[in-house]
Amino acid sequence: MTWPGGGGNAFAATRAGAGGLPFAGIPPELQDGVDKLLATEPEHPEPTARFAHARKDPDGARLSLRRLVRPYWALAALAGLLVVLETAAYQAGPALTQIGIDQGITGHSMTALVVVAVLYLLSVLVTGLASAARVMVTGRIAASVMNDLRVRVFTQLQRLSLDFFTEEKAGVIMTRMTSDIENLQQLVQDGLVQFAIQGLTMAVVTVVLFAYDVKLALITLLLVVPALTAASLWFHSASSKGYLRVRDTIAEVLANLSESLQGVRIVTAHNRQGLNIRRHRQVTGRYLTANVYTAQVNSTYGPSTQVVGVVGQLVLLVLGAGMVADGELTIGELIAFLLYLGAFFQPIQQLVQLYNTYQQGQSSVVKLRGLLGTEPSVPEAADAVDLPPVQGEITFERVGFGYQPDLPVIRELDLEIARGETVAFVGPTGAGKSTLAKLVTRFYDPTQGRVLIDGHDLRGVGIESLRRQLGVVPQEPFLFAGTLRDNVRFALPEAEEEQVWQALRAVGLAEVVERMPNGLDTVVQERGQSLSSGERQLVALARAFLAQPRVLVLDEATSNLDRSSETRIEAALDVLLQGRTALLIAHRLSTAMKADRIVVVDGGRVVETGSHGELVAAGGRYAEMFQTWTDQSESTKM
Ligand SMILES: Nc1ncnc2c1ncn2[C@@H]1O[C@H](COP(=O)(O)OP(=O)(O)OP(=O)(O)O)[C@@H](O)[C@H]1O
Repeated sequence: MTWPGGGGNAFAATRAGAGGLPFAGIPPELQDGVDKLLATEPEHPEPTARFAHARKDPDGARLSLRRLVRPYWALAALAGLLVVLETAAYQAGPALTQIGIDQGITGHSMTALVVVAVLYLLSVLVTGLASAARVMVTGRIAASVMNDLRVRVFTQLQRLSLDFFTEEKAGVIMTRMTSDIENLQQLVQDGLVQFAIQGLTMAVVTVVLFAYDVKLALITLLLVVPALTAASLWFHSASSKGYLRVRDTIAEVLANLSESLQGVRIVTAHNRQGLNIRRHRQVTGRYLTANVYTAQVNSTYGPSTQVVGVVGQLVLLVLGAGMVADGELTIGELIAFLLYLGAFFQPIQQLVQLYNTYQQGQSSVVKLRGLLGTEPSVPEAADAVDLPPVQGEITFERVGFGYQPDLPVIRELDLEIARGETVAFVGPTGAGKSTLAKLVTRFYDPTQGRVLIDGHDLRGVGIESLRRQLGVVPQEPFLFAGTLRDNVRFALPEAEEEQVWQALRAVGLAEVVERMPNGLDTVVQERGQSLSSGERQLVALARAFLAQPRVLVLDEATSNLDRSSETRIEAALDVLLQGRTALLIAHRLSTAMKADRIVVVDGGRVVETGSHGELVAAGGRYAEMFQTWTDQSESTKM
């Protein structure tokens, strides 16, 4: 196997680091073994999945097991045939026993005994083979169905708008992808087939019982069916309640776990470990209670049906013995009857286990239906047109917006930003500055009024065509686990090596990268933890530079950097903002001062607008902020 040479993948990078530090690479003596193992790995061709905002999930809120299995109907039909074969072959046992006893033993026929023995062997063989084939077929169906479902859930998550991810806890979303899908896999692979087998067994056994003796069969059914029905109805209602609780509490456990992991640094810094453990114990405690309840329900239902079964068999034995004495029934028939009655009860015993699988699977279907049926709150219009190459004129037209309907964050805001202009938004915290930026990138749609770029209402343009021409540098740049190269060309994966260097040079990061032993192949750890905060910001700026957007939305980082990093970032910004329209959410007045125009936002409204000089001269809000800032700067200098 050949390794891609510097092709920008993380694995190549770790290989490249084999001779150096800190990654020691694969020890040479193990390399041969690793190569051999990799050579036997199946090749997975590059998937051809396409993404479109407007393409809904094919089933959405109508998701059901039937719809999931439908594409594999031929395999499912084969599994059905195998189930019939398996059940029929297995249920031949008691009938063969009866023939063996009546004709072989009572009738003193060696031939009959041998024939029955051979047939018995054959039935066992057929049962075994059919069962093996059935497990293989259902395993394949389940694996394929789950793979389809995983891709669909992931695709839906890519479609959904930001509000979904703000409202839904990450841990709960993870539950949909992990335990909910796994529950369904269990149900498709084993649960449904077992239901079919057990149901078929009960039907076959009932018919056979009647064929043997109508009177005895009627007595049996009258004796056991009412008791069983009552117990099963209770089980159904108690169990459904229990499983819903189990599903809700496991989601809570995972959500709590994921939040604690994500916030581990803050937890450590604020000594919250003890409190965190107590919180976690509360949620795991609720999960425990839910599980104990379902265990109690199961432990009541299982043994009580067993008792009904044994009582039924006892009564039959007494009645049957009388019938054998009267010559109404042969001894072989009575034994077969008793064996079949055992077979009738076996599925009911299994039902407890099956019902667990079924309940878990069904509640997972309900949860997944909710997820797949959710419509993005920022939809792609049916008649959306691609935004033509952007000139960069942005208009807010009587815009109103609130994250919650009754809590407006932006109120009747009018603003014109000219092409190529750099506008800095300043104002107190919570004024709505970032929200304005989110409306331009269409992370949210305004609840009133319109946001336009070059005269196009953003609601009517193709989301992809809009975002392709927009650059966003968030307050906290997010870097992905992978190489520096991949992180820089995140918005333009096909970018050439030279373009990456050009972007790094533009933001003044090229020298730093050149000094790194692995250069562009340096592996950045998850969320860029292995880089300094200033370097992360520069990588984010390089990313935006590489994509060459026409409009740039930049949320200035609030984190305090040392003077030299700040100077580097300011210089990088100068290069980045040249020739493009820029919305700058400025947390430092030194940044705002350099903008063509400053917009002071407060309470979701524009309260002042003008250049730095104009606003200082006007003596309003900005002048006040500027005065405070200069006073502070003076005092820190002293
Ligand atoms: N996802 C959200 N859900 C609900 N409310 C939100 C959400 N995001 C922001 N808000 C609220 O909207 C208001 C405006 O927030 P925004 O982030 O726009 O302020 P900002 O002016 O950018 O503040 P800062 O200078 O602190 O970044 C705040 O009161 C905030 O609490």
